[in-house]
Amino acid sequence: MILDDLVAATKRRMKREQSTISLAEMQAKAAATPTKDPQLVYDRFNAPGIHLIGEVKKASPSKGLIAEKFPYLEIAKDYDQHGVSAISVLTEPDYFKGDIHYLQDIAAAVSVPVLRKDFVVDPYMLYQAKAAGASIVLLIVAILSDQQLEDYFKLAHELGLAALVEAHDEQELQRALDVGAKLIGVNNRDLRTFDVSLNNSIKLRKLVPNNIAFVAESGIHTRDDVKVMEANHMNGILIGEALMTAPDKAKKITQLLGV
Ligand SMILES: O=P(O)(O)OC[C@@H](O)[C@@H](O)c1c[nH]c2ccccc12
Repeated sequence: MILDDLVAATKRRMKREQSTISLAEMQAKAAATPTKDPQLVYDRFNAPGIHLIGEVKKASPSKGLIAEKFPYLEIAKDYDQHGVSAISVLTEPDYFKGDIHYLQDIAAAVSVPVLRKDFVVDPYMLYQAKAAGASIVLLIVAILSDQQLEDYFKLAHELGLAALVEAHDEQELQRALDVGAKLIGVNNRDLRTFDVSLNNSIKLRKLVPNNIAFVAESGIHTRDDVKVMEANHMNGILIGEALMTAPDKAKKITQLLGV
């Protein structure tokens, strides 16, 4: 199963990375980076309207290579200047061709909060995220035990990082709610089968109180898709492929948001 492979690869990567920069060193780097207030991120998504998270993603296991040319910093600046509320940056190298340095460069250059999109299975990754200038980390319920979810959620907040807690089904959603998530993402793509259905986030939105911000993730391509998301009370939408493959990103954002 792809998720198991991703988790295994991430654990190996963390072993490698910690042999270059130790946990203690990474903690020191994180401590030397200004601490933000995660509540600002939560407030941003609770403000009226639908908030777009634009994703910077070169490749994915479901689509293969998405962007042959990958001027990641230009793409992020383009997003920043044309109305996104946050920018998601893939930092997973083996399957998504991501890099933590992309995030570091982008966070230094844009005004909106930046999300570390990776398969967090080690607290080291949270210190790394903070040290790189991230404001938000993704926590995927499916790959964490209850204890890990609780620990990483707490640690994220201690570091000034907001957590986007990702669920895919009702059971995972309950675990996200139980940990106290304030920003919940529901992936329309099943990471086990790659099947995409916008109905997944629509169905699960109904189970989450309106004061908890809810982001529909994946498979959103058109203005009509966005209208459906708006009608179903999403606070946010996370869009990767449709933006990455659009030659004119500013125009695509404008079209998607209908502004
Ligand atoms: O490119 P799309 O279909 O617009 O999807 C973006 C984003 O939702 C997707 O990249 C994603 C959602 N959750 C994830 C978890 C890990 C890796 C990737 C993802």
